[in-house]
Amino acid sequence: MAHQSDLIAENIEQYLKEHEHKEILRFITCGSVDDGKSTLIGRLLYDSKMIFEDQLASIEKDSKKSGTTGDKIDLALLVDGLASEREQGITIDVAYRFFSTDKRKFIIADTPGHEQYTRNMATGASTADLAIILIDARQGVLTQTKRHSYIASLLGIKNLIVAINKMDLVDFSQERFKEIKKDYEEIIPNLPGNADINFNYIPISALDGDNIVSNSAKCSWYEGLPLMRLLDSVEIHHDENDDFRLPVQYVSRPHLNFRGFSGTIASGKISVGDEITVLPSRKISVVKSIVSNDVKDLRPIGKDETVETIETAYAPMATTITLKDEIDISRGDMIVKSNSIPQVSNKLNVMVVWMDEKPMELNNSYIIKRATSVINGSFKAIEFKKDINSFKEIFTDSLELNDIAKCSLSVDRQIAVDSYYENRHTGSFIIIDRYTNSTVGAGMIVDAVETQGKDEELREYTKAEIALNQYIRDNFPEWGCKEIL
Ligand SMILES: Nc1nc2c(ncn2[C@@H]2O[C@H](COP(=O)(O)OP(=O)(O)OP(=O)(O)O)[C@@H](O)[C@H]2O)c(=O)[nH]1
Repeated sequence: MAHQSDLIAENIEQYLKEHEHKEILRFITCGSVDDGKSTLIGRLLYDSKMIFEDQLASIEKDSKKSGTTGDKIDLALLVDGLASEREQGITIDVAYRFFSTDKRKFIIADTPGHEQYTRNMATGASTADLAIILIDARQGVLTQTKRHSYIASLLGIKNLIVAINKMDLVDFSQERFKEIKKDYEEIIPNLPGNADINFNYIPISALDGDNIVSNSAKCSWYEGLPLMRLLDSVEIHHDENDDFRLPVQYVSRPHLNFRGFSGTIASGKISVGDEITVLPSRKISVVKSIVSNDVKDLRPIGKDETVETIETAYAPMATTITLKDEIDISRGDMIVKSNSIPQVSNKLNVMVVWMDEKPMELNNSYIIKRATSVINGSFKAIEFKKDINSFKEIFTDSLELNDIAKCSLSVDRQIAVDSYYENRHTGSFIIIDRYTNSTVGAGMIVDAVETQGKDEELREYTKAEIALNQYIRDNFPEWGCKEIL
């Protein structure tokens, strides 16, 4: 790879150390067909010198052969490798690409494919800090621009860079730039949560590299930062949620003297001695220890000296905690701190992005996977479906591929509920078809409808079922069987 820093040759250890501590910014690029998405990604990789020299030589040769970019290198060839993989039948929904500058490391979620664009984009955007919305300067704001901007803002992306590309084809006209910016500003009031979004507009030529690394002389009227410096400096809105949430992934019982609850901390921090509440049962206890090593490695007759403990654990650590009291906890439960208990409900208002050819049907039973909970659920009503081109709310009773709608969802057991806008990890879920086992949709929790204690829709268990449940819990605690009432 071309040298990106002299330090690599001079002092590799120092370089690695600096690199390790750089902040990471994740972003997606969105654009209609031919807006220049691949060229822009290629340009960012090229200008940040993240291209192997033999790769460069090969695309220089191919550029001359294909001749689509005159004597310039066709940087789109760098990322179009994906297309051939797709032709071979390898499904790649989202490819992640990396580059770095002196300040930050970047991960680009490259979301190819047009028919399934919403699906791919939703997948890439759900972890993104920023979206680059590409607009072809000749075409201006298109319906796709609105769709992409809507999805990006719906998914809670707080930084949108509107990159007006191919400025070389409109003579770097300030008038044209202003016109497109004005058209774009007109759609902003329709974007969810727009008051919290930071918008930046930048005129670029991905092909020639204008306003990418440095300000272009051809565009002296532009006073903002070039793209690379904007990416380096925009504020990253970290998940600022301090509420402790530990979705329990499994109950760890390596031997009789140890019972811990393992999972990846979704948000907040926890310390030994903190009072916790388990949801949905609302049982209370106190953290006895936090284990940092892999508890599966504990010796069979182990005692606590084999366990490495720490005082405090933070998101996004994978951890195991033990509690002072013997309480019933199983996979899918949520451990929270008693001073920040979320709502518990089995009825939720949600936004859904439907991703399947087969339409979503009301009252059909789907598998809902949220954090570590896997539960049955059905949609009871569609409040509205959003027409992303006109931003109008449409009334309907089924959802088609790529539809985005607000729905009410009932699940067959109570869960701890955080809104997606408060907690991206615990507030999002996927919808799985129980027969094909494929993911048919993604959802974001808007809010919960409180169902006071016992779930109205929970079925009544027979005495035999309760006895069987008791027997399993008494004799096979390692199965983590849930108590039924
Ligand atoms: N003149 C000019 N042409 C550009 C610019 N950026 C991209 N192009 C050209 O526009 C065409 C489409 O670019 P791509 O990068 O393949 O566009 P894309 O958005 O990735 O297209 P899809 O892969 O079909 O989604 C190519 O011929 C590029 O060379 C630019 O800034 N100026």
